[in-house]
Amino acid sequence: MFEKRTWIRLPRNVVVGHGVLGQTIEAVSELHLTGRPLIVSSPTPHDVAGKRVVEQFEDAGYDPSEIVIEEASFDAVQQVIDHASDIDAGFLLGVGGGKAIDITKMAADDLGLGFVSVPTAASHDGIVSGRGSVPEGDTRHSVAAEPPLAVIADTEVLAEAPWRLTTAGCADIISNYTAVRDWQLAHRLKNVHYSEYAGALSQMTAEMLVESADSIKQGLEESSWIVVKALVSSGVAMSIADSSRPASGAEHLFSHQLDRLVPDGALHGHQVGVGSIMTEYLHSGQKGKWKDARDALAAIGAPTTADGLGIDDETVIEALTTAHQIRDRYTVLGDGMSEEAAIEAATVTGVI
Ligand SMILES: NC(=O)C1=CN([C@@H]2O[C@H](COP(=O)(O)OP(=O)(O)OC[C@H]3O[C@@H](n4cnc5c(N)ncnc54)[C@H](OP(=O)(O)O)[C@@H]3O)[C@@H](O)[C@H]2O)C=CC1
Ligand SMILES: O=C(CO)COP(=O)(O)O
Ligand SMILES: [Zn+2]
Repeated sequence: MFEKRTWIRLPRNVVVGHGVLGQTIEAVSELHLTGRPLIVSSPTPHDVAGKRVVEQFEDAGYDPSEIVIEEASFDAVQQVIDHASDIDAGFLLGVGGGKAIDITKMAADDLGLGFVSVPTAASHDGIVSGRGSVPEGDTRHSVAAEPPLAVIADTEVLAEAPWRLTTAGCADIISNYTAVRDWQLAHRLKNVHYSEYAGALSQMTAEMLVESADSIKQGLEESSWIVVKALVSSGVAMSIADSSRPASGAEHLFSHQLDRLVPDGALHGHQVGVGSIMTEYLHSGQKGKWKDARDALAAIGAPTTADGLGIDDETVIEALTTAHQIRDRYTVLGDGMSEEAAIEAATVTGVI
C-alpha cells in the first residue's frame, strides 16, 4: 500500500515591490483574519516600518497594539505571548530583521495565531520559512515554528537598510550550495531523507543569485528585489523539505557555534558565507569550488575572512572543530575536525 504523505505549509500572499508596505491592509484582509492585530518589531524596524503598519491598521478601523522587543531571547518571546494574551490579539505581524520575525513566529506558534512577516532587511532567508531561532542557551539552530500566512517585503524599505544587511542575505543564499551538498552527503551516508525538489530549488536559487551578482549594487533598489526574491525562494525550499536542510549545512553549524563563542559577533549571513568557503573546501578539496564561493561573496561585498567578520583566528578554529556538536545533523564535518585539519582548511582558503 502507498503510504507516503507530505504537508507543505506556504504563505498565501507574497507581496514584494516598491511601496508595498502601503498595501498591508489589502494583503492581510485577504487572509480573513479576525480580532486585534499585534505588531511586533525591534527598535530600528519600528521606526522605519512598524509605526506605519500600526497607523494603517488604525486608519482601517482595526484596534492594533504594538510591542517593541530589544533582543532575541526566550524572555522576548514570552513578553510577546503575554502581551498578545493581555490584549486578546487575533493575529501577529513581525516587522523587522531575523530577530523580530523569528520571535513573532515562535510566539504565534505558541499562541496558535496567524502570523504575517514584514521584513525590513533582506538579511536572511527566514522571512518565509516555518522555522524560528532564538540564539539563547545551547540551542542556536532553528526549530519548527509558525510559517507566515503572508509576506510583505517593501523593496523601498529594504533598499534603505544598511547595505551590509543585504550582503548578509546574499551570503545566506550563497551558502545554499554547501548546504545542499551536505544534505546529499547525509542522504548517501546516513540515509537521511532528501527532497529532490527542495534541493534543486535551493541550489537553483543560489545559482540565479550568483548569476545576478553584477546587478546587486549598493544604492540600487533592484538589488533588494533580486535578493528578496531569492530569500523567498530559499524559504519555500525549506517549507517543501519541512526542514532547514536545503539552506543549512555545516556552514550554518559553524555560524551557530560562532554565535555561542562570540555573542553579538558578525551578521548571521556573513558568518555562514565564510563558513561555506571552508566547507566547500572540505567537500571538494584544494582544486575544488571553494574559490567560486569566495569570489561570489567578494563580488557582492560580503566578508570572506575571519578579519572581515571581526573574529579572531583562534575562535574560527575553535568553532570549526566543535561545530558538529551543535545539533544532530550529519554534514561534511562528520564526527568533528581535528585542530590541524581545521587550521589547514582555514589557511588554504585564506579565511585566516
Ligand atoms: N528562521 C529561519 O529560517 C532563519 C533565521 N535566521 C535568524 O535571523 C537572525 C539574523 O537576522 P538579522 O536580520 O541579521 O538580525 P537582526 O534582526 O538582529 O537585524 C540585524 C540588525 O539590523 C537592524 N535592522 C533591521 N532592519 C533595519 C533597517 N531597515 N534599517 C536599519 N537597521 C535595520 C536591526 O536593528 P534592531 O537592533 O533595532 O533590531 C539589527 O541591529 C539570526 O538570529 C538567525 O538565526 C536566519 C536565517 C534563517
Ligand atoms: O539560517 C537558516 C537557513 O538559512 C536556518 O538554519 P538553521 O536551522 O541551521 O538555524
Ligand atoms: Zn541562514
